[in-house]
Amino acid sequence: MATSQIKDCQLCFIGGGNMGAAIIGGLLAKGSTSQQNVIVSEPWEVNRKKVEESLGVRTTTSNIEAARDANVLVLAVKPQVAKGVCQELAASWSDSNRQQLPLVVSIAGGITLNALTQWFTVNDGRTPRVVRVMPNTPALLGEGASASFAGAGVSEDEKKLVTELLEGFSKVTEWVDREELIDVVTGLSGSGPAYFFLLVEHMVSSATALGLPKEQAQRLATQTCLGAGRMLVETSESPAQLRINVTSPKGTTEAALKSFAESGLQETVNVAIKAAVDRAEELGNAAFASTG
Ligand SMILES: NC(=O)C1=CN([C@@H]2O[C@H](COP(=O)(O)OP(=O)(O)OC[C@H]3O[C@@H](n4cnc5c(N)ncnc54)[C@H](OP(=O)(O)O)[C@@H]3O)[C@@H](O)[C@H]2O)C=CC1
Ligand SMILES: O=C(O)[C@@H]1CCC=N1
Repeated sequence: MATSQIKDCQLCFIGGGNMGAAIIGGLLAKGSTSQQNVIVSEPWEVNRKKVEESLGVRTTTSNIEAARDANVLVLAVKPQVAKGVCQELAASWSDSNRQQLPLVVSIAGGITLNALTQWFTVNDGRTPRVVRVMPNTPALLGEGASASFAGAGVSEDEKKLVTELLEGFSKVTEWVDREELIDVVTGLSGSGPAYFFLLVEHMVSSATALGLPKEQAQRLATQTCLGAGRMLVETSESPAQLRINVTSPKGTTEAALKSFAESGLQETVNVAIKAAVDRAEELGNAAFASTG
């Protein structure tokens, strides 16, 4: 493609919901792109206004208009509507005889490259190059974790461009070497922030039930998680060693960890992550089989 740096690209987001807005927020905060280089297509007025007012980028209700000048198109809609969106765009490119198709970055959970390539095929047989990416919502703070898998025909320069895009809102950017692993990443880091928030909710409600005022419990639990997270990132210790360092022999932590083990925490986590991975595959299959 002609442009080799994200700051020079026209970025189009199809879908300005939670994840689309988080990515744009992260990119703007880091200065990786500018407001005039971003356009968001979003049918829901509430989200459109939110994106316009909080991020200051252009919006439209027309996917075709949003994609018109795009070098990079981020597909940020729910898996259930992806097929219709891709087919609508492909039909518009067929009609316009557009020479250069945008590089597509799809964050739609479970939607395979095979499906995307078919749906995006233009009537002369051309199809855009597509990269599947699984980001997560900490993108909003520039603290995302993202993993990617490139489809056929994506060049090394285009992979570099995608890495640059992801580095605008992610602290960790990985490339996986098999497409199925994107679903595993979905179960790990895509959905992961929600597991973490649930754990914090449970910690706060336990402490509250034992008499600590809720706001105090929330403040203590939040800082505990932030501090522990920073230790994971900033020390060279493994998670296991950091856990051991907290666990005094015959002390309080040991009592809690023993209780977790007896309740089958590892098995619970295994089953939960597998459920997310399986659900990604199901969503992809259902979208591929759908008529809409
Ligand atoms: N949320 C997350 O943490 C993550 C999400 N993802 C993936 O990102 C994608 C988006 O998720 P998320 O942002 O949470 O979902 P949201 O529902 O918050 O955002 C999707 C947006 O797309 C809009 N939309 C619906 N139909 C169309 C259409 N035809 N054209 C353009 N926009 C449309 C929706 O509007 P309306 O509400 O009116 O339907 C909505 O505002 C999903 O595929 C998900 O798997 C990936 C990683 C993490
Ligand atoms: O829940 C979902 O399906 C999306 C994918 C990863 C996070 N949210």
